Amino acid sequence: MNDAVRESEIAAEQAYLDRVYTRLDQLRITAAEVEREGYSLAKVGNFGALVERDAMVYHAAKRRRALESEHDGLVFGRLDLGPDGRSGDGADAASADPVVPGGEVRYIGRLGLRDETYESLVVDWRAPAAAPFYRATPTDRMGVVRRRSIRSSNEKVISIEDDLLDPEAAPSEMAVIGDGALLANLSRATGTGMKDIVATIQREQDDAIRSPSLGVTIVRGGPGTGKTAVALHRAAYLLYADRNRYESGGVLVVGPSDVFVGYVSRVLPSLGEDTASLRSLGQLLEGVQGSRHEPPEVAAIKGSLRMQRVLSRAARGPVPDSPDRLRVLYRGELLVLERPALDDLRRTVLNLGVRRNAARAKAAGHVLDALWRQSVELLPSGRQQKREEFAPDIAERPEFVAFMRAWWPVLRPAQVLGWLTDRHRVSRWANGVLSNREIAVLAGAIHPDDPSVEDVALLDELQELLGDPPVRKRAARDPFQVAEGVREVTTYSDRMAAARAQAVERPTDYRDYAHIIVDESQDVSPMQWRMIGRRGPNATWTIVGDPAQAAWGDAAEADRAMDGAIGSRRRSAFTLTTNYRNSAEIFEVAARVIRAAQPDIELPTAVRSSHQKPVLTTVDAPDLEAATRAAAQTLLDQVEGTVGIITPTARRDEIAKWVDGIDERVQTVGALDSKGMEYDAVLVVEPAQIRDEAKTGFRTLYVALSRATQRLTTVGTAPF
Ligand SMILES: Nc1ncnc2c1ncn2[C@@H]1O[C@H](COP(=O)(O)OP(=O)(O)OP(=O)(O)O)[C@@H](O)[C@H]1O
Repeated sequence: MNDAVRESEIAAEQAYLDRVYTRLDQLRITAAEVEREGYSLAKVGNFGALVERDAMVYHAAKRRRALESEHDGLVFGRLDLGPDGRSGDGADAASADPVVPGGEVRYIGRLGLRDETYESLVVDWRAPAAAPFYRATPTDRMGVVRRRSIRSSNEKVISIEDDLLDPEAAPSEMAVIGDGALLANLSRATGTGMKDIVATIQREQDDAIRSPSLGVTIVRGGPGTGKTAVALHRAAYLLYADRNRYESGGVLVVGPSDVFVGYVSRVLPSLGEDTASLRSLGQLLEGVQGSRHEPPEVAAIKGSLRMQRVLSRAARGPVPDSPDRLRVLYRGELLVLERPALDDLRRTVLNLGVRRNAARAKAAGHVLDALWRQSVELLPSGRQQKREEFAPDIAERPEFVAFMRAWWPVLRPAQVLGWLTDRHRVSRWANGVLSNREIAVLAGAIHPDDPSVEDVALLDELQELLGDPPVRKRAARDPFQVAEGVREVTTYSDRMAAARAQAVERPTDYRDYAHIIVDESQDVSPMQWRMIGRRGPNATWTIVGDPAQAAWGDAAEADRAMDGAIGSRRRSAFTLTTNYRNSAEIFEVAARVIRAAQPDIELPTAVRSSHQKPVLTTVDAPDLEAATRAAAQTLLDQVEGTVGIITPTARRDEIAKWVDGIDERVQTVGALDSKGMEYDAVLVVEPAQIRDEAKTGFRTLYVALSRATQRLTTVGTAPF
């Protein structure tokens, strides 16, 4: 392909892009005008006009934000369709001359745009008319003759890459440029965050992204097969395909760690979606932040379904050190409730099915009942009172109020978790559930002021068991009050922000998402499945993972818990088979580790060769620190992008100090936190230790070794 042809094709696409950007500017101006017009409607003052104004301002502002955020790389694809691929009504055909006689040209982009005469300029990538861009293959062409990927930056076309799907239908003047878009895209360096793959989604990925939203979509695939990318693009697709349902109900994306959430957090905004909630497993419970991981033995206990029994007993038990008797002097008689009677009352109240914190008034009522019955037995009939008179009299006494506060206080989840620091209590609650060793380990691993990721699921379970205390109803919120406080709303942008916040506002502990996407699902422990399940009693689901990367030891127990969370909804399963991340040389090293444990495992195919062999080194223990620093420096010199240093989980902080300040392109993570991450170069420190850290350590090592796109080095004091 000569350069002149390439240049002239680029120039033609540039001319089209110029039209698109001119139109985009016009639309942005119009959207801003509509917002302003909406504001002026407020002056009319009647209620209907105000509602109309809100809707107008909200939609116009949303459209304007989309138009602004989708600016770069707005158009990334073009389809040249033959006569058999034309849409019947031509609604999606661009007003560009077809190269294929009788055919149609269609441009694909991050959002849909039409020109003044309502002709299509760009088709939204999620629209059915864009599907052939992702799904057409030489054997199933879907009417596509040539598929073109257009790469641009700052409104300038940089390169184009073509796939010719139907050579016979291509007229002789049709130019075909490049080696295909995918490989060109994969060879580029990684930035600090994940890129969206919207321009090069592959067919098997597209099947999962566009699968119907009903029920549960399960996506499996080995390292680097694009599971995370698929999960995020699916969130964007669902919001497009059924915006009413998913924007109002909400889409929750759950990832394994804070590092991971930081890594992928730009993808959805880059796709024009900022309404999905992205949370790590340590961030799911409002007001709690769990960042550190427990050592494997503790994680195995805290994640097990058996904790449900232990916590339920704790949450129903007597408050430690609470009074074990109530004494009230009434009309000269001493009324006394001893421990056994109080325990009976507590059980009776909890058996009513009301949660503990919501049952305080009921509990007080039962205690008063019991006291009153005693008074009736003890006092001569002339001095007895009716229940209605007796109760208020006693209920207001300071000793009764003080007793209730101590005997039935409002309990916070962290407080009840804190009770588990006492081994004797844990022995009682875990009797017949945990072994003696497990009891000792658990009691030694409770630090309520510094919750771990694993603790968050326990706190959430306790929150569910204890419930919220009854609250007084808050006055309805004034929609024109700005979120942070009582500020008079005067400016146009204040009004816009208020209207927008109202339209998508959800309580911070929202628990009824319309769709939940779980990434790295193989690592979700049973207790974490329960926590996630509570956020979507009516949700549809997308569950993405790779069993071969699982750190959770008891797969059957985790499956049971997952079944409990998603219920009996219909499931459809997809498998991804190509590893787009690793070079073939790097994946070979990772594959060797997993095959040693699971010889029959089916692994994805790595499509790219970097011709760079991984460097695997063994050093003496005293030299490890210097060798780590030297290897990190070499990798920094070799790649332009990020360098990940992956350590045994327990040694992360120690090893991070060795390379402190070396370069801001370096990120040091414990092996468990490397899940889902990707770096241009990876240095795995002490691989044998990562493998031996836990029963499932070989899987964690497999994860660590499959994080690099270009270079992999290992340094350790033992071979692996
Ligand atoms: N169709 C595609 N076009 C371009 N890049 C792709 C495509 N699919 C995946 N990739 C890239 O491959 C890399 C791996 O993708 P991703 O992280 O989603 O894989 P994964 O299956 O979640 O991996 P793991 O299980 O190892 O965490 C990412 O850099 C992603 O951008």
